[in-house]
Amino acid sequence: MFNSISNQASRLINLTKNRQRESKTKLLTITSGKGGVGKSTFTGNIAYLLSSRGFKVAIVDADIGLANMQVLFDMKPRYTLFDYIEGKVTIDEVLLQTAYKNISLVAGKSGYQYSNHSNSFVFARIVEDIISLNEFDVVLVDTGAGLNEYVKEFLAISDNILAVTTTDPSALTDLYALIKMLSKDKEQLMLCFNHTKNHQIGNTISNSLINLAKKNRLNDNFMVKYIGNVSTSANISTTGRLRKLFSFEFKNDDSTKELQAIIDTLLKNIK
Ligand SMILES: Nc1ncnc2c1ncn2[C@@H]1O[C@H](COP(=O)(O)OP(=O)(O)OP(=O)(O)O)[C@@H](O)[C@H]1O
Repeated sequence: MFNSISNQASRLINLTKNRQRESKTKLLTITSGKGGVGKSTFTGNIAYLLSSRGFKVAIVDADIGLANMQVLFDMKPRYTLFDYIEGKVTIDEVLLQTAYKNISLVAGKSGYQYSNHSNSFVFARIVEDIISLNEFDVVLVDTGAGLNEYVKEFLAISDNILAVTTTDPSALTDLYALIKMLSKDKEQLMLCFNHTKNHQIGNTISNSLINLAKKNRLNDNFMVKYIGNVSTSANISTTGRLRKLFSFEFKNDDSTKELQAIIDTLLKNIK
């Protein structure tokens, strides 16, 4: 899977795994094959719901397509992930306190030219550095959509990967490409559906993907674990537009309850 990443990045993968064993901080990487499926909305709201359960959370916005997290948290970041990677600021300076208690954000930057810098820097190093602080309970990494080398870097260092998808055929095709890649050297992928009417639909589609993986003889030891769905909700799109978190504004909304159920399962599965 990661043949193409540098030796430097491979060393980082091992180092990050050791750090995770030593630190209280759990790493969860949230990804999607296709763009626009709700990955950033999930990341921001999972962060809030975890913080409301008493966890201290850091979010790393590793999306260089559209760095949405600062919009969702209504922030104008002074520094971004890339200022840290380029050595301009310290880890404390790049971890920005959000308006929500116990949530810090490392902001991303839209349109960063990864390929111009990919030989000089290992971007995922920031995750290892946050884990080493031993200050947060959870680090959530929001990767960009797709499977480019930059996204692969952040997937490579994580044993806890959550994919967000819709039931749209193109989203499912991209998801299967992700499953195929991860099955080579990961143990599991957690999967949740956005914009689906009920839990059963997600379950049925997950089972079809698992059967397809079996038919295509993907690694038997790799598990796809369906952990829940969120329905389409006007409250989600409205709060997103207003730069607010739906789970904070609408604590008793069905979609908040659906996301709470996802977090219950997530916490049981996270390593
Ligand atoms: N369940 C939902 N119901 C209604 N609107 C939603 C839902 N989930 C997400 N949205 C809206 O869909 C839009 C896209 O969501 P979001 O930005 O989270 O997607 P993304 O996968 O992170 O996109 P990108 O690939 O651009 O980073 C946003 O306007 C968001 O408010």
